[in-house]
Amino acid sequence: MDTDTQPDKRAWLRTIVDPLRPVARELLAASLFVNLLALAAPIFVMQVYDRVIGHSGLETLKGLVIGMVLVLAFDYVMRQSRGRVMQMVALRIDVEVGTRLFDKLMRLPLRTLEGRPTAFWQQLFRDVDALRNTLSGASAILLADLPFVFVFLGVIFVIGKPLAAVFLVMFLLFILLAWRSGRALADSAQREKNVTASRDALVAEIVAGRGIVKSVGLDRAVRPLWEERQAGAIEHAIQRGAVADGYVTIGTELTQMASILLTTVGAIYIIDHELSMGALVACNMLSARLYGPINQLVGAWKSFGGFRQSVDRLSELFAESEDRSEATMRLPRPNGRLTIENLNFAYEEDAPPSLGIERLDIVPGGVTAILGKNGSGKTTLLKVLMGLYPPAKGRVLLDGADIAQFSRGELASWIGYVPQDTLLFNASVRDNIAYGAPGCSDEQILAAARAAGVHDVIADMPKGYATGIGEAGSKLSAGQRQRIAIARALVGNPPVLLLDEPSASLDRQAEEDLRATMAELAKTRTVVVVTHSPVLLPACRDVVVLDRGHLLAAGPAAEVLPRLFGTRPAAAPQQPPKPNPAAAVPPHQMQARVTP
Ligand SMILES: Nc1ncnc2c1ncn2[C@@H]1O[C@H](COP(=O)(O)OP(=O)(O)OP(=O)(O)O)[C@@H](O)[C@H]1O
Repeated sequence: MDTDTQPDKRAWLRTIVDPLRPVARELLAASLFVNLLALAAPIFVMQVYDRVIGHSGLETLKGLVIGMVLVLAFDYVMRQSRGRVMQMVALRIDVEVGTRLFDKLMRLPLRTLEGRPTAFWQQLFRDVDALRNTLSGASAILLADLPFVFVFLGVIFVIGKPLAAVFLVMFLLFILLAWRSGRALADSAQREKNVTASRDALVAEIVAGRGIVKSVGLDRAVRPLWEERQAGAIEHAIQRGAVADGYVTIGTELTQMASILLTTVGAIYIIDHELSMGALVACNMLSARLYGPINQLVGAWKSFGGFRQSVDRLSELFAESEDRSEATMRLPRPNGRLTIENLNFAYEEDAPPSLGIERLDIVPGGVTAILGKNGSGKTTLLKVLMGLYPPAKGRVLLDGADIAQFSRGELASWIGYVPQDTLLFNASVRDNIAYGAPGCSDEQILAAARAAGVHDVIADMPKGYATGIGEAGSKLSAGQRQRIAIARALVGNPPVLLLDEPSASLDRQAEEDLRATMAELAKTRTVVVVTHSPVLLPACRDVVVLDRGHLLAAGPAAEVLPRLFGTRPAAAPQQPPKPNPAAAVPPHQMQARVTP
C-alpha cells in the first residue's frame, strides 16, 4: 500500500470519523465507568474473604451487598447508554457512507463502471456494512476497553503485589499472541477474499443469465467452473479458520495456564503470609478482565483486517474521477445538430481504436440510419455521441459546442437513448417511463407512451400504468419492454434521439408505428437509429455506414442505399438486405458530410 498517498485517499473517512469525536469521548467515558465498576466485584469478593468470613462481619456484608446492588444498577445504565451511542454511530455511518457511495457510483464514468465485474460493485455496499460493524460494534467497544487493561494491571499491582511478575510475563505473552495472530490472519483473510470474490463474480454472472443457463443447459458447462472456485473458497476458508482457531486455542490455553500459575504462585505467597486469600481470589477475577480483551483481540483481527480492506476499496473508489456534474457554460435547449471532428476512441489504452471518424455532421430534420456489420462500432458510436465514452482524440459537438463541457445530467436530458439491451426496473410501468425525465407530468407520460405505441398495451394491463413489471421487466414480453424503453426515451422530449436496433423485438405493426413516430419526431429533432430493418430504413433521410470503426459511406439514403444494396429498400422486403461493402461509396468519398 502506498503510504504517501494513503492520507489523501482516506480523507473521506476523516470527514465521517471527525464529527464522531464527541461520540467517541462519550463512548470512552461510558467505558471508563463500566471498567471501573468491573473492579467492584473482585474487591467485593476480596472483602468478603478477608473481612467478612474471618471476622463474622455480617453488618459489613450487608453494606457490601447494598453497595454491589447500586454498582450493578449503575453498570446497567452505563452499558445501555454505551449501546445507544453505538447505535447512533451505526446510523450515521450507514446514512453518510451509504449515500456517498451511491452518489459516487452514479457519477462514475461508464468506462470505469464497465471496467469491473458486477460483484465488485455489490461488494462495495457490503464494505459499508463492514465499516459500520467495526466502528459501531463489538470491535469498537473492544478498542474502547483496551486502555483500561492498564487500570486492571495497576489494581493487581496494588492488591496482589507479589503476583505482579506473573501478571507482567503473562500480559506480554498475550500481547505477543495478539500481534502474531493479527499478522497471520490478515494474510490468510486477504487470500480468502480474493478467491471468494472470483467465485461471487461467477455466481453473479450465472444469476444474471439464469434464463439462458436453463434454456441452453449451461449448468453442465458452468458447474466445473463453479466447483473449482467454490473449492478454492472452501480451501482458503478452512485455512483461515485453522489459523484463527489455532490462535484462539493458544489464547484459551494461555488463559488457563495463567490461572494455574497465578494460583500456584499465590498459594506459595499465602503460605508465606505475604498474600491474603481474598487478594488471590480477587487477582484471579481481575486476570479475566485483563486477558479477556487481549484474547478477544486475537479473534477480532479478522474484522479489523476486513475493515482495512473495505476502507482501502472505498478509498480507491472515492478517489476515482467522475463525470462532469456542473456545466462550464449554460446552453438553452439545443437544436440537436451533432458533429464529430477527428475522433478516435479505443476501449483499451494501447488497443487499436474501435472508432476513427474524421468528420461527420448529423443535422435535425430527418432520420439518420447507422448501418454496418456486427462489431463495426455502431453502438460505440452512439455512446460516444452521448458523451458516455470520452474520445481519446477529437471532439463531439452539440450545436457547435463540445459536449465534454456539459454535465452528464444535461446530456441525459437532451439526448434520449433506447439501448439495444433494454433495461427496465422492478417498478410500475408509469415509473419506468417517468425515469426518463424525473418529475414529468402524467400528460407527458401518456404522450410518450402513445408516441411509442405502447399506450393501448398498458391500458389492457390489470392495473394500467400502475402495473408492476417485475425484476428487469420480467413480466413483460421483449417487444413490450422495448416499447416502454422507447417511451422512456421520448418522455423528456429531447432534441436528440438515439435508437439502437429499436425494432429488434417489435412486430410488423409496431415497427410501422415506430417508423411513423420517428418520421414525425425527426421533423424538429435529430433522430439517429441503428437499424437494418427494411421497415425503418425507408423512413431514413441519411445513412452512415461503418466498417471496423471507420466510415465506409455517409450521405443521403437515396444515394447510399442503392449503392449498398443494389436498390433502396423502399417497399420493405421480407428479409432485410445485408450491406455490401464492395458496393459502398469509394474511399475518397467516405468522410462525407451528412446533410439533408
Ligand atoms: N466494453 C467493451 N470493451 C471492449 N471492447 C468492446 C466493448 N464493447 C464493444 N467492444 C468492441 O468494440 C467493437 C464495436 O462494438 P459495437 O458494440 O460498437 O459494435 P456494433 O456495430 O454495435 O455491433 P452489433 O451490430 O453486434 O451490435 C467490437 O469489436 C467490440 O468487440
